[in-house]
Amino acid sequence: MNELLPLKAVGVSRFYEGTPVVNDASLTLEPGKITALLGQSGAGKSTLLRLFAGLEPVDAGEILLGDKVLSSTSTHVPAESRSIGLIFQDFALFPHLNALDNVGFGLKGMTKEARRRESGEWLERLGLSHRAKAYPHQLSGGEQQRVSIARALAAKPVAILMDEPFSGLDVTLKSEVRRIALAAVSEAGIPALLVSHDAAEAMRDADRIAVMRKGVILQEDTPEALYLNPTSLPVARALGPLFPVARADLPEAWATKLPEADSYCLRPEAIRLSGDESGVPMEVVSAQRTSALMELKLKYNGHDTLRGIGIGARRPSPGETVKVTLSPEFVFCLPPESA
Ligand SMILES: Nc1ncnc2c1ncn2[C@@H]1O[C@H](COP(=O)(O)OP(=O)(O)OP(=O)(O)O)[C@@H](O)[C@H]1O
Repeated sequence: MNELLPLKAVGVSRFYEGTPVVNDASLTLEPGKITALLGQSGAGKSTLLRLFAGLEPVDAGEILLGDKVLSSTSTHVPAESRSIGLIFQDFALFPHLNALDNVGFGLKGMTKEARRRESGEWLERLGLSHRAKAYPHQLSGGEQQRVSIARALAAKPVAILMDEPFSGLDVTLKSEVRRIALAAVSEAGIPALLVSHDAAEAMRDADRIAVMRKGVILQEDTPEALYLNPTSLPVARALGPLFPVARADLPEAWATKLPEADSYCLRPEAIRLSGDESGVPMEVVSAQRTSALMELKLKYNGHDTLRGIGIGARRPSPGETVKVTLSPEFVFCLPPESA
């Protein structure tokens, strides 16, 4: 068993044609934790993953496993010598090998029988014992991805890096495949990176989230801490919807509960339909049901800038007056976004 060590990026940069695609990024992937790298398309997520993997050299900074330098401007341990498992969206299984032999492919120095037994155990862990004899083209996308995760983990990697591993899967299968696959990754106790552009998935799947934008890691923390305490507007936006409101457009009773500022950003759940007669009366502009929740557009003092949510069987009608309450913990006072 390999010693469990953190995989670290320390001040790494990567330039393409003089432009930094990863810019002075530092991120520690702790053993036993799944760290999601969250950001929009082009943020530099895959490039940072490739720097961790050694698929590309760094132009500045270092990649370390524990204290061992894997990449620097003067050192480059090749990808194939890093013992890092890589999982991409496209499964990349060997088409001529069945599921069992795909998993066994990376198991060296074992008898054939031991290799089969070990591969079989990994397939079982991923809930795929019954598909051991199937070839990749006979497996569903979710099954193929579980085989590729079993294959990566069976090789006892020092870390595993996953680039949007579930994004190609059917939505109905996705949550079950994710649950099984990520449980196996967590159980392996190694550092794990999960590249994602989907905040809800990152919050559900990861122990920690690093938000990346324009090559820079803006903030890294637990999903809960990032959602409730973002330090910048892009981070707050990356984690969930927000809408801006001027202090002047808020009821005085609410404004006095908030820190002094000209304007705020609110999560929709900051304003909620009250279950009783308490709260501030506001006019409903629109109420849209989205499964369990209703998304409300509200008018106060002639301005219809407010958004809110409601839970309940009855959907209020446009023009109706409802009572709403404010939860200040979902109101942020953040510096304006820099370009
Ligand atoms: N080999 C390359 N040569 C030049 N530019 C590149 C190269 N690879 C990536 N880029 C550019 O670097 C930027 C970051 O790309 P990267 O794939 O890391 O982003 P990403 O956050 O993973 O995006 P996505 O979610 O779309 O995969 C993009 O603008 C991309 O066009």
